[in-house]
Amino acid sequence: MVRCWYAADVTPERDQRSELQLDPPQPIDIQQVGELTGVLYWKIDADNYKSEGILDKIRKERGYSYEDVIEVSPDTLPNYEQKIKNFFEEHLHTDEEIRFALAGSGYFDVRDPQDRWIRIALEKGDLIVLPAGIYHRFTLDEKNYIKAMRLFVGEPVWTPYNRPADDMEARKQYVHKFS
Ligand SMILES: CSCCC(=O)C(=O)O
Ligand SMILES: [Fe+2]
Repeated sequence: MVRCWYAADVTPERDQRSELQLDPPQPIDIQQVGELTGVLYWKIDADNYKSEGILDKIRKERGYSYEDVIEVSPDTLPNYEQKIKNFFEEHLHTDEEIRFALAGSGYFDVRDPQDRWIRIALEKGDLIVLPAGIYHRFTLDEKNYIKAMRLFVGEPVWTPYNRPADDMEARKQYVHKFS
């Protein structure tokens, strides 16, 4: 199962790529994360997802018509350093952010209703959907590599709106559902 926990703050001694566990650690299951934040989660066979059928079913049910693959590593991602910085600035989108890990791993951090960070350790075979309007951020972990499928409804819009973006319609609608 995908591991999730409440995350400590980044400090000069504790890099964003470390686990950022609290002391004592405060784990939470993905199901509870979903209830608190609206994040959706599926486990998929990343080596056989075409024949397995789960991804196709999700795609049809949720209208995901677009897909591409992003490989986050210094050699494969143009403008790597800047993108790594941008991914980790707290932000929201006006649409869902859908990521399916094909290889490697990384951390998605999402805010809970009390504005605490929950860290979701995405690994090969994990598919998550972050709802429109949720404040979140992404970082690689210490292994420094992820390859992920990005899905979207229609033409993709990746624009991040950095916090504060509380007056945005997507944010207001999100807060109305989860607070
Ligand atoms: C796991 S995919 C890399 C991160 C990303 O695409 C994003 O944060 O938008
Ligand atoms: Fe994002």
